[in-house]
Amino acid sequence: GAREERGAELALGRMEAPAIFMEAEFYQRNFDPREYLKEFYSMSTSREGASAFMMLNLGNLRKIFSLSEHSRGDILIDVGCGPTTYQLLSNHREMKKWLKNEAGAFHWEPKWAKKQEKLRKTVKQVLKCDVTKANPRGPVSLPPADCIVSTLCLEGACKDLATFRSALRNISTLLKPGRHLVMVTALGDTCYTQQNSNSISEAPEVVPFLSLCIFQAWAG
Ligand SMILES: C[S@@+](CC[C@H](N)C(=O)[O-])C[C@H]1O[C@@H](n2cnc3c(N)ncnc32)[C@H](O)[C@@H]1O
Repeated sequence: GAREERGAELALGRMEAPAIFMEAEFYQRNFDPREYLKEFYSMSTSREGASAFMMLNLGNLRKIFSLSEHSRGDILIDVGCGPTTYQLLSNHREMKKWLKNEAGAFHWEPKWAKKQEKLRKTVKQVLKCDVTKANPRGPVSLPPADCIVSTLCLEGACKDLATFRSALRNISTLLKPGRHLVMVTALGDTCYTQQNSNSISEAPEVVPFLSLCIFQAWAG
């Protein structure tokens, strides 16, 4: 996909994929929500790969949410929402800026204006969470979710398969029993990068595991 292409471009042109997985503190220091938005969500023609990747994700999310009654309900939790709003239409600061419609908030496509207004009214809370913790939401109590969506988060937050599996268990505690977790993930990436900052590693070990999960789901 687009991120894989960028990974290749990265390896060739700019930075090598990091040899070791960067831990959470590195992520927190180096993830720049504004740069991330510019790099991957500007929808500019110079970033065709990124736009195509987002359009593909949007199309798939729309299909999932329109097909499955199990993804309907009152409460949706977006885990690792970051600064993006496409999956709901968040990083806290960028999401909060956007929620308040503040000057300087990232400009999503004008044709989404109506949807954006609706979403501003729908989002109830933006909270810190850590998927590596048994209780990812910390001390805040939340009603159990009818659906969880998590896009491009776990592969960057988890250094290996064991952490990835436990993160899945951790976030599933936020979900009502029998309800669905909808994930968008980038199979095959080892890192992604933002302009003017270090590359952020992703866990390659996770790929065979996810491929197997997808295969099992496919095969029923
Ligand atoms: C690549 S961004 C994805 C943002 C957005 N969901 C998207 O689809 O573009 C990864 C997100 O995971 C979050 N993240 C990283 N480590 C995390 C952790 N341990 N627990 C929860 N979120 C984490 C980061 O803050 C960042 O917002």
